Amino acid sequence: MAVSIAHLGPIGTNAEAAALQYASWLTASTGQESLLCPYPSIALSLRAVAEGNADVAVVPIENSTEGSVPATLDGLWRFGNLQIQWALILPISHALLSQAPAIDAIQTVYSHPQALAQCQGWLEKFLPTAQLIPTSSTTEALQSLGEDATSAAISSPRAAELYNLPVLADSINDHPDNCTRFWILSQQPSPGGSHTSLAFTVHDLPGSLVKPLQVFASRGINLSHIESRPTKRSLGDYLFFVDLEADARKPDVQATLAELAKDTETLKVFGSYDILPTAKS
Ligand SMILES: O=C(O)C(=O)C[C@]1(C(=O)O)C=C[C@@H](O)C=C1
Repeated sequence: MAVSIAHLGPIGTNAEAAALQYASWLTASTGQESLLCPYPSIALSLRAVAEGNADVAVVPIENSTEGSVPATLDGLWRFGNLQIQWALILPISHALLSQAPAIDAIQTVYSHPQALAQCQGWLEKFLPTAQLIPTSSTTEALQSLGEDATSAAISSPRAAELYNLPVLADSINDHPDNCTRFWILSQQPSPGGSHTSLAFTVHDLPGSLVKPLQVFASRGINLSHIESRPTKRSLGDYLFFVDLEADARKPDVQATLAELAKDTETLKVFGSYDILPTAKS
């Protein structure tokens, strides 16, 4: 049976591009066919897998310009039963799609908040008075862009082809090396690999964050990322997401995680995984 892959829709999103890369890798390496399933939000793609309605979710976790994607971090913590199978890094190129005759005719620009932020400098320079309207994905507004000659959307060149829309300006992202890291998640145990991701809360006491960090330092485990998110229990109460350059299948890493469990209030380990080789790498 085909593997169902949940991703942020509608068709043409960057998340769908990442899901397509994963699907072709899956077919090439295991012979498995897949079925792409677009969802209206990142949270709903995660929920689909957490509740068993899809096999796998492909979700953005971090962008090189804008940093972490909060919906992914929050969903991962909330559902608690999702494990990371792979990471996948995609270059992200944004274009301005519109039926407008020229850029100066545009009064409104639609896109996902992450994409608007990744093009902030370009928008300030070329469309300083345009109204910026956040949408649930880079392709949500494309269907209704139609013949409107005063609106535009920031989306990918691939989406321009899929929706048959003209590209008024391309490569409008402020940083040419703009890229996004995606995670491929499922309810299956993670396969193991060179990266481990986890999150924890600590008791509200002085120095309570030092102890967990000391556990990694004393065992020589390198942290590649740390991020805090509100627990949503009360103001000023945080949980901490940490990426380690280590494989939790190794006994010394297992011992570190056991020690960490003692120095934290709640600890969730999302698994160990490698970076999926993509078409260009
Ligand atoms: O809207 C899309 O196309 C998405 O896939 C979402 C998303 C994100 O949330 O980070 C993915 C990659 C880009 O960084 C911009 C938007």
